[in-house]
Parts: sequence; structure tokens; C-alpha cells
Amino acid sequence: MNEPDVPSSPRVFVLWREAKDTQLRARLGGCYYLSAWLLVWLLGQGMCDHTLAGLIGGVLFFGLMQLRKRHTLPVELTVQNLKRWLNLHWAIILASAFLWGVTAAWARLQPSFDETWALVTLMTIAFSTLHAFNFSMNLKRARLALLMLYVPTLLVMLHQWQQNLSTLITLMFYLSFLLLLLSSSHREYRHTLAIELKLIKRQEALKHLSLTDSLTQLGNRLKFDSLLANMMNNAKRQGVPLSLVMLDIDHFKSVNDRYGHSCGDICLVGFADVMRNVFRRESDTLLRLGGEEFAVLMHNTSHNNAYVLAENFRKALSEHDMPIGEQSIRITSSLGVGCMEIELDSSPNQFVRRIDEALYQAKFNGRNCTVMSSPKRPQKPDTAERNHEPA
Ligand SMILES: Nc1nc2c(ncn2[C@@H]2O[C@H](COP(=O)(O)OP(=O)(O)OP(=O)(O)O)[C@@H](O)[C@H]2O)c(=O)[nH]1
Repeated sequence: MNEPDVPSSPRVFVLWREAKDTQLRARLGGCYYLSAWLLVWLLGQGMCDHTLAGLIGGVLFFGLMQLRKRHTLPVELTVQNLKRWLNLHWAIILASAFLWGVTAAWARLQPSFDETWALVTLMTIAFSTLHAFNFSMNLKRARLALLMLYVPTLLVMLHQWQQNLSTLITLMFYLSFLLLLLSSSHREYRHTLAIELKLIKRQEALKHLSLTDSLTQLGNRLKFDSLLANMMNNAKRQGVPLSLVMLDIDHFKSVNDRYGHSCGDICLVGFADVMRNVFRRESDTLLRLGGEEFAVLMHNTSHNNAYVLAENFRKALSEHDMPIGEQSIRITSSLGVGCMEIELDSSPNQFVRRIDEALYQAKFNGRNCTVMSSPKRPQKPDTAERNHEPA
């Protein structure tokens, strides 16, 4: 469960688990089919009387064995890729079962295989038992494999039922037992899978909780720290701009002092709502870094666009009514904005420090304004709509 490549999406996980189990359990099958056929062919009269047929059988079993080995799991774990992989791998498994079933039936018809017939029957029983235990992930396909192993031989035996009556009854009895066994091992497999799925979902929920601020439901400081370096690397690699906006509520202490801590909390939630309304792109990551300090990371967003959005937010916030009991108040925010500069921002800390300085400058300039941190552009704080105290 702790493997790093375990898919977190439940749908992908179920298919991935089935594919991994199928691959693991089918790995040796090809080799056993080939060895069984060679034994049956070499030990009796088969090799002398049916040289060509024996060789063709050997080549076919060898080819199917190679296909099993070479058909590796897809690198990109998507629903489509995994479904395609499972279909093909099952086609190989079913082809092997069918080839054995037909070969066994054919051997039953040839007197040269009379000496090794007991071996053929034992192998059929062994292969079908392994199928019932190992391939319970997919009930329909495993049933089909069992039928492919048995039905050709049973038909031949039915045709010569006087000579084969006891063996025929024994094989049919055993087949019905295997079909029942398969159903119960399929139920067990599904049960184990359901438990694992529950754990995966719980793990995801815990991960989400650990990265989410419980009051505002925005990402928290931990999420910011774990994302920033990755986003900076991605932006560098893709050659796209990465912008960061840092936001701090103005005079928030006086809101708490005047209206109480719970009203302060209402303002924090309202602040986050306005953020969601303005920074709407799916690639925007909205965060509460702590207290009354927030941030937005914007992938593939230029200086200018980030500045425009930051200003839109500042204006929207200053016009947003925060409901405090019977009345409502308005709050303002100061913002620092900047775009990652490869020469300047050698580390995430460096980048954050630069934007934090712009935010500090915005506070210094009188609050309720946005300051852009850019080596190319002069800082242009908009002081037209300053609002020092909450209304
Ligand atoms: N209600 C509430 N208040 C909080 C929370 N976290 C921090 N605060 C308060 O936020 C206030 C921050 O005060 P300061 O750091 O002085 O900042 P400010 O009053 O906004 O002043 P400037 O940032 O300089 O405009 C403090 O009173 C904290 O108690 C919280 O989760 N809920």
C-alpha cells in the first residue's frame, strides 16, 4: 500500500490492481503449458507418429509464453491504457487455455498418445485448478478459460462415452467443483479489494485534510511549501511564467478587537470566497498561509495578468459586505505581486521573499493597494482607493 506508484484514483486503482495481479499470476503459466506439451509429446509415441503436429504445438506454446513475458504493464496508468492491457493479456491467457484444450482433445483421438493420456488429464486438472485459484479477479474470463480447457476434451469423451464413462463423469464433477470454487474466490478477491479501496480513500482524505486550511478550505502553508518548488521547476522546464500574489488583510487585529474573534473568522471565510470568485482558473492555487495572510500561485500567468487579477480582487474585496450579525462590515487587503525571474529567484525562499517585500511595500504605501515586484517595471501602487480602517 505504500508503493509510491499506487494510483490514488479509485477507478484506476481497481484496474491497476487487477492488471498487476493478472500479470504476476500469469507469468509462469506459459512455461508450464510448453513443458507439459513437450512431456506429453516426447514421453509417448507422439514424437515419432506426429512430429510436425508436435513441433507446431511446441512453437505455438512457446510463442504464447513469450507474449506473456513481453507484454508489460503500461507506463502511463490511465483507465483506457489499463483496460487495453487487460484485454490483451486475457486474450493471451485464453488463447493458451484454448490451445491446451484443443491439443488435449486431439491427443485423446490419437492412439499414439494412449500411454500419456493420464498425463494429459492430470495437466488439464492442474491448469484448471490454477485458473480457479489464480484468476478470480475476472470471473467471466476465468470461467471461459476453464471451459476452454475442458470442453474440447469432454466433447471428444462424450463422443466415445462407452470407453470413457468414469473419467468423463469425474472430469465433469471436478469442473463443476472448480466453477463453484472460482465464484467463492472471486468474492474473496472483491472483498479484499474493497478493503484496500477504503484505505486508499481514507489516505486521500487524510492527505487532503493535512493540506487544507480547515476554516477557509483553501490550501494551507504545508501545501504551499510542497507545491512551490515543483511549480517553479515546471514553469522553468515548460518556459511559461509563474506568478505569485501574496495578500494580507489590513488592520485585521482591529476587526477582531472590535467585533470579536468569531466575526474575524467570518471575514476570513468571506475573504477566501472573494478569492475564489476572482482567481477562477483551475491552475490557480489558492492558499491561506496563516493568520490573515493568503497567497495565490498562478501557473502560466504573466506579470501583467497577475497584476490585473490582484487589482480585481482588491477592488472586489473592498466592495464585499461581510455579514456580522445584524450589520455588515467591509475589509481591505494589501497585495504584493510578482512573476518568477530565473536570474533573481534561485530558490523558492528567494521568490517568496521578493513578493513579500512587495507586500510590505504595499502596507508601507498606506494599505489597500497592490505593489508589483518587478525588476523591469517601476512599482506603481494604486493609492486611489485606500481604506485604512475597516468600515
Ligand atoms: N479571527 C481570527 N483572527 C486571526 C486568526 N489568525 C490570526 N488572527 C488575527 O489576525 C490579527 C493579525 O494582526 P496583525 O498581524 O497585527 O495585522 P493587522 O492588524 O492586519 O495589521 P496589518 O497587517 O499591518 O494591516 C491578530 O489579531 C490575530 O489574532 C484566525 O484564524 N481567526
